Amino acid sequence: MTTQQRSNPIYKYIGGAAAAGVTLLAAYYHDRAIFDENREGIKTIGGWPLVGNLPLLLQYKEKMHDFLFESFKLLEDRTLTMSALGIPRHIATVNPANVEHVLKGPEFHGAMNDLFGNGIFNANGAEWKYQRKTASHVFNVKNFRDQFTDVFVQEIEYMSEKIWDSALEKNEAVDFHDIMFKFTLDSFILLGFGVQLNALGSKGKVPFAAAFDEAQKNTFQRFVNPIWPVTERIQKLAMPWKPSMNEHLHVVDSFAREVTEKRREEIARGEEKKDLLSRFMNARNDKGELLNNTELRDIVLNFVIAGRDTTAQALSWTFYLLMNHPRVEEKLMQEINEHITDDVMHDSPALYEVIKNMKYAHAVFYEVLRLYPSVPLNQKYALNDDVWPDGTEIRKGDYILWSPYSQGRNEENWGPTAEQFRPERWFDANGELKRETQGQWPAFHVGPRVCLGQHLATLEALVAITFLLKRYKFKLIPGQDITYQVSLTLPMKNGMMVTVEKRE
Ligand code: HEM
Repeated sequence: MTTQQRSNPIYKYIGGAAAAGVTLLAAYYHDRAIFDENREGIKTIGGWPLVGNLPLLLQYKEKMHDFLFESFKLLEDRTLTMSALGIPRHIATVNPANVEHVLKGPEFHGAMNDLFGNGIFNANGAEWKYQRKTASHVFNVKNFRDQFTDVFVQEIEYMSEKIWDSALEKNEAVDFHDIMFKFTLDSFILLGFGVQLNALGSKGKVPFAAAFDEAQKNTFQRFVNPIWPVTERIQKLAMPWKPSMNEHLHVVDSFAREVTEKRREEIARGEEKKDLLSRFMNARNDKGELLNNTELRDIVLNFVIAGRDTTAQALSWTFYLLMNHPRVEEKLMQEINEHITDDVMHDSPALYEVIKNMKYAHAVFYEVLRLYPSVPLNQKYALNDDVWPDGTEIRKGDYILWSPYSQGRNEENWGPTAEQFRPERWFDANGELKRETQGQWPAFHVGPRVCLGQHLATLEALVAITFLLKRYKFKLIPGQDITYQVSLTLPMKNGMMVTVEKRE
């Protein structure tokens, strides 16, 4: 603006009116984002004029789960609301009755990404029902006992030899978190597609694993970034050498297609195969037709996506907590030594039966998922007005947020020891293992879309925990910053370096 313009009374008038307007708006929206309505009866953290909680959310974006947990504590309530400029109003709850109410209601999953295709995560209505039913036939006790346990044992033997025995011999520190990701990828690819990927045996990343990891990362970015088509185009221009999402998907799809074509030939020759892909080849879709290659790819890959990261993270947090709680580790060792003999370790169906009855090991795993749920935060969109069990009034269009991470640490839910790692809380007065209601412990979700793989994940985790603890003693290298990375799941941000000793 020139000096002449500045002294013009019209400009002065406009400037003054604008300033007065902003001041009035700031006075009206003194604690919340502009144009956001107040919500009577729901506690809120006071925000800044016009931008609401946006500065706080940005400040704590790397510690989002703890920020939420502390907010519930501060407000002394289990339901709260936040208002932040640019983000639709959210109502967050850690009240088990609310969580159960919300998640038992109708559920519609929006299309996440090309990586998921038309698999169960993106499916709704009849298509979802059919996929869920077909999968539940495959996830039966007989298959768990006679086949799945053996897949996990095979991979643990491979991991022991390639990683832990070698680290022992060379006295080398290892990133435990990274190894768990390789272990669960290898085991779910073997279980799902019936092929050995050997991520555990490779120094760098095998091409499928690299493409799969990048495609998953990209899926998360697309989930949190509404303008992803623009961002991805800019990235392509700025870094043309970096493979795009489509190129990653091509690697993943080619792998699935090649394995599927080969498997069809093997089955046609009369070979008997037990992986999920082969089992689904006999299944029919909702129109009564045999599944085509794309349908098979989507179904099997959805299981790999669902199970791989979640189980790897749960295993990593389990060992982190055990290394920091020698009392619990010792008690678990007693149970392992009582139940897991050399004979059992070489007889998978017997191992399955033994592990099923290891109560303390189950309690440890549930307790880990209470404090470090692999899906720490989740949200839904209210399709209609509603009233929650705690009286909170929900309006159509509200975003509902529930946080298994905050819920598990909340004292009103779990008593004064809520923040402590105490597997004993999972036993009743008669020493029997008690399973909490889904609302109280939503680690595996609640209601009709409850995790389809919860028993498989528990089996894989307990086989890995018992075998690894029986053979090795892990020690955390001191001075590391072990923390989570904010993501759709709960990975360790900086990994977890450990040393290993042979267990006497
Ligand atoms: C510790 C490990 C695991 C945890 C904590 C976990 C947790 C969850 C959660 C919270 C959901 C609901 C997600 C949502 O709808 O927003 C879910 C869904 C699902 N999970 Fe898991 N999961 C684990 C392992 C597995 C494994 C090993 C498999 C299978 C191989 C699996 C298969 C599925 C499937 C298919 C669904 C979608 C179910 C549906 O929409 O009907 N999960 N899981």
